[in-house]
Amino acid sequence: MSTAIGTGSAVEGPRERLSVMPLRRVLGEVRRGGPLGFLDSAGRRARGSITRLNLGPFRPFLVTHPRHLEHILRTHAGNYPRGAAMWAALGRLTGDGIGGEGAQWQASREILQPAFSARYLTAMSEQMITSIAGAVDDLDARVGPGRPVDAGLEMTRLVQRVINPVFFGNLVPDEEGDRLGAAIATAMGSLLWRMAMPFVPHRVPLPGDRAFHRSTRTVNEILRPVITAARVGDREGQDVVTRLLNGAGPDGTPLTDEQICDDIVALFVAGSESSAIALTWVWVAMLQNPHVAERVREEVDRVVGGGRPEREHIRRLTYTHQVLNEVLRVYSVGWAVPRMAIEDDVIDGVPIPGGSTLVISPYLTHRLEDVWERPEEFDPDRFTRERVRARHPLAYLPFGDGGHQCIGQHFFSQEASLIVATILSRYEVTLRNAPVEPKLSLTLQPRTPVELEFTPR
Ligand code: HEM
Repeated sequence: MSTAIGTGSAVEGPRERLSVMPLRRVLGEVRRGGPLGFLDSAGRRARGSITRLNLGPFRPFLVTHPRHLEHILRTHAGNYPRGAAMWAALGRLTGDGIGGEGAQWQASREILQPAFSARYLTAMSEQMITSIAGAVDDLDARVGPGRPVDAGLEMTRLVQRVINPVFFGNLVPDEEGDRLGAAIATAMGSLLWRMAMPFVPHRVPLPGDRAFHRSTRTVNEILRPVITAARVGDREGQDVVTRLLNGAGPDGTPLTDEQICDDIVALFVAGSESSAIALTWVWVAMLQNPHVAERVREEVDRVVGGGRPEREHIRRLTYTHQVLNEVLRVYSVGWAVPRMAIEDDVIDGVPIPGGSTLVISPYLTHRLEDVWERPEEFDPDRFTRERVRARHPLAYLPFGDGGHQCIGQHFFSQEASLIVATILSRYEVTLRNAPVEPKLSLTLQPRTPVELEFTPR
C-alpha cells in the first residue's frame, strides 16, 4: 500500500485516473444504503481517482484526492468558480455578495474578513464568553436528571446567542435574533426542491415556495429597521452590520440596504446551522467515545477550574481543539463543495470538459485510506501538531480551501471550545440515544434528534 500522500507534500496519485459509476449502480447503492450509503460506496470504489457519476441528466465529477483538490482550489482556481446549477437557488436567498462570486463577492469578502480574523475574535472573546454563560444559564432551567433535551435545538440557541453581538452589536435583542435565525433556517429548508430541480422555471410553483416568501418577509421585517437605525447612528461599532455600512462595493459606492441584508443572511446560512450541527456532533462523538470525553473533561478541569472560561484559556484547551478537528474530519458537515469548470481542462490526465460540475467531497477525502490510518476510527490524536504537519495540506478541508475558504473557521473554533468548556465545567453530560447515525442532506446531520441529559456537577 502506498503511504506517500500521508507524508507531507510528496503526493502519490491514485491508482486509476478516471472511474465511472453507471446509473444502475448509483440507483442500486441509493436503494441499499440511501444517499450516504451511495456516497460511501462511490468513495470506496474511487480510492482517490476522479469519478464520473451518472445521475441521469446530471453527470458531475466526484473529486477527493488532495492533489486534484490542489489543482481545482489553488493552482487553477480561476477556472473553477462556484456556480453549479444546484447552488443558483440558494442565491435567491443570499444574493451575489459574500455568498456569490466575482467582483461583488470580492468586495464583501474584503469588508467582512477582518470581522472574523483570529485577532479580532480574540478581542471579542469576553463578549462571546458572556453570551455563552447567559445562554447556559437559560439552559439551566430546562435540564436535570431525567429531563433530556434536544441537542440540535440547544446548540442552535447557543450559536445564535454568540452570533448576535458579533453580527449586530447591541442592535438586535436576543429574541429577535432567535426569530431571525429561525426564519432564515425555514427559508433555506424551503429551497430544497428548487435546488434539486434547478431547471424548473420560477413561474412554475414548487413545494416550499410559499414558506420561502413568508420567511423572507420576516427576515426583511427584522433586518431592514436594524440597517436603517444603524445608518443614522454613529457607525463606530465593529459589528458586521456597521462594517458593511462603512464598506463599499467594487465601484467604490456604499452597499445598498438590500446588499447588506443579503450578506447578513448569507453569513447566517453559511455559519449558523453548520456550527449548531457540528456542535451536536461534538457531543455525540465525545459521548460515544468515553475515553475521549474523560480526557476533555480532565483538560477543562485543569485549565478552566470550576469557574467561567476566560480568554487566555482558549488556546490552552489543546486536546479539546484536537477533538473539534477530529469531529469535523469524521462528521464533515459541509460534505460537498461544488465547482463549475469554465473551460476544458485536464486534471492528472483526466479531461474535464468546460461546463462540467465537479463535486469536491471533504467527507470522502477525510476517509482516504492512503492518507488516514484507520479512517473510521475516532482518534483526536491525529491532530497533534507533528502529525498535522506531516500530512498534505489538502488532506483535511472541513472549511474548504482557496479563495472561498470559510470565513468563519476561527469563529467556530473559538465558540465551540468555549461552549464545550462552559458546559463541561458545570454539568455531567450523557447521551440518551446512542448510537447516533449520520444522514446526508444539504449538510451531514444526525439521522435522529440527539437527546442529551445535563446533570449539575
Ligand atoms: C463547523 C462550522 C462550519 C463549517 C463546517 C463550514 C464550512 C464551510 C465550507 C466548506 C466553506 C467553503 C464553501 C466553498 O468553497 O464553496 C465555507 C464557506 C463559508 N463559510 Fe463556513 N463553515 C462553518 C462555519 C462558519 C461560520 C461560523 C461562519 C460565519 C459566521 C461561516 C461563514 C462562511 C462564509 C461567509 C463562507 C463563504 C466564503 C467565501 O465564499 O468567500 N462559516 N464554510
